[in-house]
Amino acid sequence: MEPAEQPCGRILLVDDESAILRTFRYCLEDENYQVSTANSASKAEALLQQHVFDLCFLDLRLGEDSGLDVLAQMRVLAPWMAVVIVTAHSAVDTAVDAIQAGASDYLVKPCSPEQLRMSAAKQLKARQLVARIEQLEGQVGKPQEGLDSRSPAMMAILDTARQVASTDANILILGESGTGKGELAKAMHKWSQRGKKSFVTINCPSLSSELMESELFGHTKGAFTGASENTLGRVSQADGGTLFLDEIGDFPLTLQPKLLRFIQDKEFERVGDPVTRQADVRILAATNRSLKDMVDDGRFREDLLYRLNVITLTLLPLRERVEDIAELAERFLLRFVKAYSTPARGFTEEAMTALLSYSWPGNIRELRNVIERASIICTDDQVQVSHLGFSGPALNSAPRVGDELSLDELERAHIAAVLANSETLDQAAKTLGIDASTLYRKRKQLAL
Ligand SMILES: Nc1ncnc2c1ncn2[C@@H]1O[C@H](COP(=O)(O)OP(=O)(O)OP(=O)(O)O)[C@@H](O)[C@H]1O
Repeated sequence: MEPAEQPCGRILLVDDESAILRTFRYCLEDENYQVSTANSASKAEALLQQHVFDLCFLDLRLGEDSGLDVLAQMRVLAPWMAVVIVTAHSAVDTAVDAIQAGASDYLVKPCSPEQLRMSAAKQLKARQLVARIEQLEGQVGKPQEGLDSRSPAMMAILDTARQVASTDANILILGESGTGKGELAKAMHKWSQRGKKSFVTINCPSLSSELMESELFGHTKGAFTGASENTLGRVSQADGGTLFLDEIGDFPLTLQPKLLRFIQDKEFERVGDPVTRQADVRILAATNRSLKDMVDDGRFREDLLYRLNVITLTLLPLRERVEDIAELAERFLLRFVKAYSTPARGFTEEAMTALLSYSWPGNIRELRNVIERASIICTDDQVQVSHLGFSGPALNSAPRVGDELSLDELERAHIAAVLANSETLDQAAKTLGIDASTLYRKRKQLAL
């Protein structure tokens, strides 16, 4: 049996005439929208406190209450929600005032079911476009290639990932930096039944405990200095979809009980607001650290770890899936020569051997960076070894502490690996514990 089609928008109807509420509701539910109704301003307010809506149809004449006041209240309680005013022909002037006060559009009563459906579709489409733009902005520089592999071990991991994607189990994705944990999380969201809903990422290391709480759960205007308006929070944005907690090892210890409660009970409060809310969110988390060790050191809660890793998927480092290097390199080359309009079309045999024999401490991210650079500097149709930016012993195997190496060689290899793993020079300098100008000088000195 085909699964029932998921509703693609949550709509609030506010009108004091119950016959209108009923007709509008039937009409919109036929289109698979999730509809709630309120016949007074106070009921609408209560619903807005409890749920997240994408769109509201608001009658401006609401018994005692002024529709414009209700609209103003809605802008405060749910600034993300589109509001379409429903008005009598004689009151179109007030509808125009309402648009100036933040409503998105108006419908003149009596309106046909078709007009209502078209209006809902138009508003929700606009919201989807905004969400899509935000999603794409978050993905700038990220590839969209599918996930596949020729390595049997990696194929088995991807098979399990596909299988468990359709369950609602929380998944912990482990793997060295740059192995594609974020890419796998996105793919698992797409493979799941939530695939058409939002995929929301929260990057744990970038936020303090206070900011993380408001980023996750939202806050009300005035909840803290600088909170200039109500915000929805990532958990509500991900309602019905997936929340990806990247670098969960850096999730603030003090906030872990609140995350645990949300995972267990699906309940949370916005900062500055005692109302308990609910959101239906599937959690994926990733880390390159050992959470088990962190639990032993008291830096991560054991109960949270158990909740997060209902299923654990561990991605292989690139050096353990050498079968994939050639195809990934070719895909990256194709993408970057297109983007930079440069002539390279393939690799010389020597260059391909070099790619295959390198140990890739920065994994797929490093490979991507190396090929991007090569695609820019190669003025021929074949990428040569010299374009790869490798030199000397780094080609063979990654040096390890304790190997027969000079300090200079070890330093060079370490800096090269950190650079390959970092998005920016500043980030690399921070990891290395030196300032960016020193790193810049060392790169030149070491010909990196
Ligand atoms: N299968 C793949 N095909 C193409 N590009 C990929 C693939 N896997 C990863 N990448 C690219 O490699 C880079 C690193 O991937 P991603 O951020 O998912 O890794 P990660 O393991 O989450 O890294 P970190 O632990 O540092 O956050 C990104 O640019 C990503 O787009």
